[in-house]
Formats: sequence, C-alpha cells, structure tokens
Amino acid sequence: MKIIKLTTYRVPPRWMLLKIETDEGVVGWGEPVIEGRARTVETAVQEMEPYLIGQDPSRINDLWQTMYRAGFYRGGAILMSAIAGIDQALWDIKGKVLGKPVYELLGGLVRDRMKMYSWVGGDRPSDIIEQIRTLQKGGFNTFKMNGTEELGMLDTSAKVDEAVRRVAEIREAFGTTIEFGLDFHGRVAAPMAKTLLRELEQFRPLFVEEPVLAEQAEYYPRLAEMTSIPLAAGERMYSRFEFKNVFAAGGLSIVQPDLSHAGGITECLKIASMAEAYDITLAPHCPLGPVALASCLQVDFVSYNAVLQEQSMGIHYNKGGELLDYVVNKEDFKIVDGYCNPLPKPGLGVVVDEERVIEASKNAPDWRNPVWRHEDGSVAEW
Ligand SMILES: O=C(O)[C@H](O)[C@@H](O)[C@@H](O)[C@H](O)CO
Ligand SMILES: [Mg+2]
Repeated sequence: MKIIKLTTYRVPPRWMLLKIETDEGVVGWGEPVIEGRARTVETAVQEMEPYLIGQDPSRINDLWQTMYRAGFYRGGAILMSAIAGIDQALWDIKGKVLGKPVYELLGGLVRDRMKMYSWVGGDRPSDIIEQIRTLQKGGFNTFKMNGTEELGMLDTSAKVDEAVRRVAEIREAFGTTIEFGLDFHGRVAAPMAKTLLRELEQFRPLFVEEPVLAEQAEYYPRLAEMTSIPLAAGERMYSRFEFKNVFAAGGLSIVQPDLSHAGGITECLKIASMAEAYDITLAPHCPLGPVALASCLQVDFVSYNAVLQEQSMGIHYNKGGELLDYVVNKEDFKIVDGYCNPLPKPGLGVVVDEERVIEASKNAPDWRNPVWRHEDGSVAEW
C-alpha cells in the first residue's frame, strides 16, 4: 500500500481536517491545526508531503521520525501540529486495514469508560452556575472554566477577590457534588500565581491549569510546594523532549498534551508513559474537533494514568460549527453519566462526513483569538 494524496480542509468553527488517501482506497483522517494558525499548519502539512507520497502508510514510526528529524529544525507548535494530524491519519489507516480500533493495536483497553469534562463560562467567566446546572442534566459532573479575566503581572486585591468569589459561589451552589478545574490560561504571571493559589486553596478546585505560562515552567515545582491544588499543564508543550524537563523538575500533577499539537498518537503515547513513571496523571487537551477527540480517546483507553478528557461540545469557541457536525457515527461519542465508551469502529473510530466537510470548507473562517489589552494599553494574555 502507498500514500498517494494529502488533502486539507479548513472548516468552521476553527479546525482543519486532513484526508490521506492510499493506492488501495483506504483513507485516513487527521486533525492538524493550531487554533488561529490553521493556514500556517496547512502549509507545514504540504511541506511534509515529500516525506510521505509513495511511502507505505503502515510504517508510522519511520514516517514519524522522518517528519520530525529529516527537516533539521524540529519541534514547536506548527511543525508538531502538522506531524500530529498526519500521524493520526496514519493510525486511522492502519486500524482500517487491520479492521481494529487503534486501542486494540496498542495492547487493548485499560478501562471500560473514560471520564469527560465540559467547559463553562466562556472567555470572561460568567453565568457559570446556570451553565453547570444545564450540563449536570446532561450527566456531566466535572467542569472547567477560566480562573480570571485579563490579569496584570501585578494586579489588585479586587481582581483576586473577583476570582475567589466566583469559585466560592460554585462551591456554595454545588458543594462537592461537582468538581471543577480552573484554567489560568497563561493569563496569570508568577507574581500573582502564588496569591491566587493561596486564596483559592480553601475551595479545593480539582486542578489549576497553566498556573503560569508554559515558558515559565520552572515555577511549577515552586508553586506546587506552596499549594495542595494539583497543577496541570501541557497544551503549549509539543514533544516528549519538552515534557521530560518539566517531569524531572517536578510540580505537575496533571499533564495535558494536545493530540493535535504534540505529534499525534505516536508522541502522546510516549508522553503519557513518561508521565506515568513520575506518577503524573494524563488529561489530554482537546478544545478541538472530532478527529482530535477520537485520537485522545484512543490514547486514554490504553493509558493507565489517564484521568480526565476534555471535549469541546458547547465550548465558547464553537461558533459556526459543533463537535459532531462532521461526524456520521455521532452515537459513538455519546457521553453518559459524564463518561464516554471506547470508540468501536476500526481506526480512530470516527466516520467523517466527507461531503459535509467539503461543503463547509468552501467558506472556512480565518478564526483568530481576540487581542486583549490592559487598562494601560499593553497587550494582555488572552
Ligand atoms: O484548556 C483549553 O481548552 C485551552 O486553554 C483553550 O482554551 C485554548 O487552547 C484555546 O483553544 C486556544 O485557542
Ligand atoms: Mg487550557
């Protein structure tokens, strides 16, 4: 079997899907994308084609290493997202050829169902109580929200109080009948992280995500020393070579590699097992589309330390397109009592509605995240 064609489709709300075709008619789908940089990743995928066209798609490990090493420069969000989507599609092909879901090719199920969580509150967290109540009716009991709005490197007690009040209200309304993670989203600089963690500790959030920006990872062990709140990070780290330094330094309780940013299934499996060696749990980042989520679930179902899975149904980014819009086998993604079952179909387990994808790609938006400014006019972390 040989790879004969790669086709990318940028589709609403902000995703990109990749179709890899073979000379024997087996097709694999992937989701290579960096939110807000879809066109850049699209070009990176096209630049990977010389390593792939005419090659045997079953040799995923060699193709992965070639894409990673042969271009001399390596790593980073764009190249690792391009490799990620291609890797996902190659695993999809392999599973379809062998008639097995990917998790069967990776040693079989380590669990019967996977715990999912849902976003609430939007970019500037609001209406959280109502949104949790609605999602509880759908069976969710684990949630995530932004911990703050814009926050200066050094900001006021009033801003800290606002963040704490929001969390206090959640615990007041739901007690411990629900759990929730707080995503600091990189908005919190080191000077403010300690204060916020200390003030929030009494409400025992399930985790605090990106407590400081990924480029400040050396703060993770220091922050972990001063709080019992589990610290989470990983969506802005792109290979096991980045994660190794963070694991060795300590401080992380939860690692969140993104299956569409960190080299795909091949790389994230390695990251997951490295994390397990450090007693770090796995909660793959996935605010993206169905092929990304299916790839996450394939890794979750073979990783002992997988504890939580993000999915984007109802997320505030999904304007103009929803998680399952391009999926034929929607019922396989059903979330019952907050859990998802293993995807039974061969490959990644997602049957892509290609016609819908092609139609939607005709007017794909160039999604960009908003550019926020502080009161003094300086740019704010979004
Ligand atoms: O935890 C999450 O889902 C992420 O922080 C998410 O909000 C961002 O990755 C966003 O997709 C960037 O455009
Ligand atoms: Mg996040």
